[in-house]
Amino acid sequence: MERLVLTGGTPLSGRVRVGGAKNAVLPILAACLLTDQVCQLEDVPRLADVRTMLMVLSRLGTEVAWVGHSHTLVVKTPRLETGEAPYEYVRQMRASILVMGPLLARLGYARLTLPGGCAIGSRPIDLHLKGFQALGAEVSWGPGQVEVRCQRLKGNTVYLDFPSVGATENIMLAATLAEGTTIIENAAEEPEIVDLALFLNAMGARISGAGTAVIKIEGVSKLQGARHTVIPDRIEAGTFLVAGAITGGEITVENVIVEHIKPVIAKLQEAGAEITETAQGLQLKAPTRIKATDIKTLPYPGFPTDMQAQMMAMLTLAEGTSVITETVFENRFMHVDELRRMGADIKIEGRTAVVRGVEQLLGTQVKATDLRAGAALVLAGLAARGETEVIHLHHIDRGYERFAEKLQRLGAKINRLRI
Ligand SMILES: CC(=O)N[C@H]1[C@@H](OP(=O)(O)OP(=O)(O)OC[C@H]2O[C@@H](n3ccc(=O)[nH]c3=O)[C@H](O)[C@@H]2O)O[C@H](CO)[C@@H](O)[C@@H]1O
Ligand SMILES: C=C(OP(=O)(O)O)C(=O)O
Repeated sequence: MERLVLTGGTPLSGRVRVGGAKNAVLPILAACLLTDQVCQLEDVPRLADVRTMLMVLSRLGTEVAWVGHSHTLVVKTPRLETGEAPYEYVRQMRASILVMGPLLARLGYARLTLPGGCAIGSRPIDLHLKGFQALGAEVSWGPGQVEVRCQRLKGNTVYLDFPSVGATENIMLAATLAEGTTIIENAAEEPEIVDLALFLNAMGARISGAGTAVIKIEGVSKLQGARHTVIPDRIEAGTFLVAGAITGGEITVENVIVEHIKPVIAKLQEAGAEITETAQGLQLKAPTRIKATDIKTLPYPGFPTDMQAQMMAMLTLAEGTSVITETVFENRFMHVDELRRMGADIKIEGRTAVVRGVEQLLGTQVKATDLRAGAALVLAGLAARGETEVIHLHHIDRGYERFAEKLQRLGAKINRLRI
């Protein structure tokens, strides 16, 4: 087992480059299943989740090759060998559910063992299935598994009860090869949806409206290979900005699409940080003391749930009381107990956390319970007095490439050690 050992108290300074977005590349990799031709992806982050997705694709018949040690990935699926995604990977990563749409569209069936709940909530897939059914698929259930089947999908209008990111992506993926036109209403508007649509259109799909609540997909009979550069990871960018703010530092985050992280910038500014857009990237200058601010997570363009834990870590040290409301996932406060162990004063009332700022956090042993909870604990450790040890790093590795090294280069006293 590995652990991160941090000594808090050093203000971070310097520049850090953000990689390609995990949540953009995972659906894009699923999209590669829709063609038998070569797809080349640039700025693919080398993350555990990407490796898991590549294992899933390999089992389905994809040939995968990284170009040297770069972030360029070449994939080709001459033939789909099976419509069954292996449980050993599906249970590790919920996004593997995104192969369902492409398998259904290209092969006519997909069978998946259900990933089940995870730390942040139960995460059902009813909206994905509702979408496939609207396109003519038959859904059948076995013990712990679901199968979707259809000869040729037919375009239809699908209204999503909630703008689910994954359901929007899965339906979009399936509808590209359907007969006729599909309209997704109340679609998710996240930047990762736009990136997926750009890639699919480069493959020959006919998608319009991505990034708005109504997406139109005119089905085509075949898709070809394409080349695409993945958008920068807005959550990694936000995490580093918080790292700068929580340590009283001054840093520049490179490779950021400012538009994508406006809600995070707005909250950091409310907390007293000075943020300037420069030619190099986003420059953050921390305030002398963080100010309390309220946060409510919402679908894009609202405040991202994937930044809630990191912001909470920062607000534990604010002057005053902050109220954080989580509306996207029902159980995304797993970091609270661990932050409390570091001296944070947080009360949970249903979906709301009341965070009373304290003067100081104290380093201790903590464990990552999920990806962003893990990031939040590292951030807290960077600001805490004394030594913090974070364990269960596999959660952090899902979504941050060389996290400790990048923080080290900003001056953080952090080391990854084997226990
Ligand atoms: C790989 C990826 O891109 N992951 C992101 C994606 O997850 P994911 O695509 O799983 O998130 P969704 O937008 O689908 O989920 C949002 C909410 O809708 C519910 N829901 C979803 C589908 C469904 O069929 N039924 C249902 O009830 C979920 O339980 C959750 O409460 O968007 C989330 C919300 O921005 C982010 O936190 C995740 O980082
Ligand atoms: C919740 C997240 O990812 P996933 O949907 O892959 O679990 C995340 O990136 O914070």
